[in-house]
Amino acid sequence: MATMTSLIGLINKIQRACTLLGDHGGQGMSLWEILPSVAVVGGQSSGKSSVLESVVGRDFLPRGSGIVTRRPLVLQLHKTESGTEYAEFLHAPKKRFTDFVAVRKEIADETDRITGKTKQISNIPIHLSIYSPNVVNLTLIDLPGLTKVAVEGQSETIVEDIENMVRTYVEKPNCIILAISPANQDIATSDAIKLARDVDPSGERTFGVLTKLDLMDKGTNAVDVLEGRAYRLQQPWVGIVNRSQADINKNVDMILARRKEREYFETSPDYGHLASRMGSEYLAKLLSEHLELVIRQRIPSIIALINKTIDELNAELDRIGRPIATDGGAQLYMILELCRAFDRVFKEHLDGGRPGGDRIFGVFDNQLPAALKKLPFDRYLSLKNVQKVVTEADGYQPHLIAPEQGYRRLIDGAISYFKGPAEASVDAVHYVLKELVRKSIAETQELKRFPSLQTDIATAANESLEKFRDESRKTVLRLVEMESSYLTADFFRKLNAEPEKNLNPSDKKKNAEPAKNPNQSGHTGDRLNESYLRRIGSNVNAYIAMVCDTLRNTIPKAVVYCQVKEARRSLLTNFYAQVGSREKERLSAMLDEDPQLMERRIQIAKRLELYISSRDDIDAVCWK
Ligand SMILES: Nc1nc2c(ncn2[C@@H]2O[C@H](COP(=O)(O)OP(=O)(O)OP(=O)(O)O)[C@@H](O)[C@H]2O)c(=O)[nH]1
Repeated sequence: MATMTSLIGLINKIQRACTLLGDHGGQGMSLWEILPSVAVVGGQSSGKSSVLESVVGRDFLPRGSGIVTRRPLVLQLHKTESGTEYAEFLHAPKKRFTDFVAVRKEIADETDRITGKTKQISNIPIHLSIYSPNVVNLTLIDLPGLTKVAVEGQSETIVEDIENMVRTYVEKPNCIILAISPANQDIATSDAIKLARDVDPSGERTFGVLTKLDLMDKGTNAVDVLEGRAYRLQQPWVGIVNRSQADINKNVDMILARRKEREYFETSPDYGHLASRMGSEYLAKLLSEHLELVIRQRIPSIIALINKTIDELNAELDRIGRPIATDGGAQLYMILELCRAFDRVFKEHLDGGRPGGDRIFGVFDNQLPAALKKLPFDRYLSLKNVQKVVTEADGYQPHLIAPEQGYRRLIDGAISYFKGPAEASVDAVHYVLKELVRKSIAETQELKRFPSLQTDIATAANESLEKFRDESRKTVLRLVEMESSYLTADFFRKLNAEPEKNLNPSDKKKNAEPAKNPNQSGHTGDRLNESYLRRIGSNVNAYIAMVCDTLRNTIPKAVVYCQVKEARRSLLTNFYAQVGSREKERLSAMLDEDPQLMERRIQIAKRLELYISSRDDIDAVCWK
């Protein structure tokens, strides 16, 4: 018996937890749906409230005309050894009601709180626990009475709405139906029996209760019904005699009413032989025992559902991420871990494994050579410009042997053209890296839930990339300037040794006439002759081509060294240093999540907690 008692207590506990989580059926296969329960159904004035109060041994249900019960009332009865009776509502857990008049008022008020005063109905249950030495352990759900017509002020659909709500309860295969019918009415027309027959045709989970036996016409009795001949159910019928309206008006108390009911059956000529199986006290015991039995049978399937749900919830938590730690150290650790996860993805992009790094090679292999090829050296080294630069370089005194200053100016001028493609390579690689940062953030699974941290990492990484870009730009410009600062003398020595080598055939023909050493002064009268200028232009051009080859090779080296290697090595180094010195509040802010996701996680965590503790409770009870 001890186990039995704890079984109902266990289900009560799980039911209360379900309501706290907002689980009261209608959402598919929930825990609530699978828990065994006893639902009280009956037509209006069939005596539902009277039966419930009689089972409890207390007046506590709201009375009045029309539809009084407008929300399901989950009534959990807990037998105590001794002491005063009291009631507690789940919606007001701190308050103990010892005055049952106040309980009645609270049920009415709480009904109105959800439904308004509009007499609407709601399927959100009110949970009431009653602790008393005069009850048996039992959970009953009181449902609105089935009606046939809507009264003044109620919506047209109320009749249908009530039936639908009652149906959602009694349809569950784990619901025990307490079908209340008045004896002074033909059983075939009973609303309760009609509904029960619909959802439980074999009658295996329906308990028939016949009220108002004392109000039957003289000379008639309900023995046919009570002995199961009029309407066959697999569970026994129970006859009840509640207080009449007159008794209620006279404030006949429940204990006295129970005694009178017992006397009625014991002394009744019609029902005397059934007396031990009649009355509200017997009904309470019968239901309690049956409920225990059903719970015991259902435990394996409840555990199976709980286990399945725990697995599903865990899988979902894994998907959306586990809850975040609250202490600063753990948060810092988490932030650094997330940064590292990002860094790993970023490196995969650079090193291969993920696409994108190859675009950097593309800059060096296509963009840079193409830009170098487009440099306007043809125009710069045109005869006219060569003449202009050389003449300007000579100043008031024309050069005597070779135009040394002119060469230097021409070469300097040409080299400065390389700055453009050098800087463009730096920028192109910068944009590739920036894009890789963006992609890597989007692809870092672990970061998905932290939009604030994503922004922080993007900002920090881009700041670093800017810095690398500045450094890289300085370096490549320096490479170009270095080419100007010291020319390769060897190149010109070789040129002097092989004077004709760099001339193209057409130049040779034109130059055939003067036949002097073309590197020597080409003054004819007061102007430089054409072949002499052409010669200078072509020499400079050859030198520039050599510089161009060098830079085509060295610019990529500088860019990779300053930007790519640096990004790979220390993209977030500054960020780590900043984060390390941040206050706890700022760390929490960095781990701000999408609020919807957070809400969802809280919901899952609560549900998980309920399911795990329910499983523990069931285990504890079953092993006792
Ligand atoms: N004499 C007698 N009167 C009863 C019996 N059962 C209920 N009544 C009376 O019938 C009336 C309706 O009873 P309730 O218990 O309020 O019936 P209900 O089904 O809860 O009614 P609603 O909540 O209005 O749907 C009350 O006046 C009760 O006193 C009974 O067994 N004998």
